[in-house]
Amino acid sequence: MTDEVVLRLRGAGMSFGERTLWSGLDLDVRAGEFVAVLGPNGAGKTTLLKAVLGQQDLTAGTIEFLGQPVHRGHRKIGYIPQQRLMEQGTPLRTRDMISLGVLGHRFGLRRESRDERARIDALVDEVGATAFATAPVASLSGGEQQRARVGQALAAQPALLLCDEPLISLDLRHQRGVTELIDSQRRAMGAAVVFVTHDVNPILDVVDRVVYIAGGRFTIGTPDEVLQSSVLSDLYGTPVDVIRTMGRIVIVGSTEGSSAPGDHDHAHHAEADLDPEGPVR
Ligand SMILES: Nc1ncnc2c1ncn2[C@@H]1O[C@H](COP(=O)(O)OP(=O)(O)OP(=O)(O)O)[C@@H](O)[C@H]1O
Repeated sequence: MTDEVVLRLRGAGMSFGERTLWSGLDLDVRAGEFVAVLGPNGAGKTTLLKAVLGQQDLTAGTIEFLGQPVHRGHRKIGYIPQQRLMEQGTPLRTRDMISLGVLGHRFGLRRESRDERARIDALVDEVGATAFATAPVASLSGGEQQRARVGQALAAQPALLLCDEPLISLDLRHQRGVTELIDSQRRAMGAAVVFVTHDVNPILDVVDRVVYIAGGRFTIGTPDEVLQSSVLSDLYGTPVDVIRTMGRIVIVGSTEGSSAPGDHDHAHHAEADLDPEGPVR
């Protein structure tokens, strides 16, 4: 990590009508820093990424990327969107998807240079897509499509990498692989990473700081500072237990009928003991 501030939020706020997702958010993300954004469904994590991407205007405050106000379509901001499957029939092949990241608007206009070809091949390999490099992306499984998307986002060598639940639908081996890939990108290139996730466990070893958003409020600090029963109970305004077991962190509402954190639709995390916000009651 260096002292260079890649992303700077000052007094940032986002409200929809009466509802405030977050307000008064001050955050500097430095080159090479890995920041996880945690919180229950609907807390405003994706909206935070959209604000940084210039796709959603703040209702208060400012966001700067490399000292300039953010705007849409910045080439040096990489984005791995929340998973959505590509429509069947879309002919784009896996390797093309990654080439798009390397070549940008030059894609299809000229042949790849030798360096570019080597870089694209290396990325195809690194995301474990060699076996399906020439297959249409739309024909791949959800996890395979996700890996192609990660390759595309890394290809542009972004100064800031925004990841929205990039590990969803990946098996454990590929969760680890993608995490290592993102981690090595920030170490080698000094990319700043903002990583939205429901489960901090797969990235615990690489996270520098956590922004935990819940109920219109947030708290920021190292994982050890934030992921504590007292801190999260305070944030949620109701008792929450942070349990550390076998190297994993599990966050649970600790009282019968508690409104947090399992109250927020975590149906996909039915295995409560594997769920950082699972409804163990
Ligand atoms: N443009 C908009 N207009 C009105 N409400 C919006 C808009 N965008 C988002 N919201 C609302 O803001 C809330 C936060 O949405 P967001 O997608 O940021 O949550 P999240 O923390 O990413 O949740 P999840 O974990 O479920 O992905 C949601 O209730 C959503 O309906």
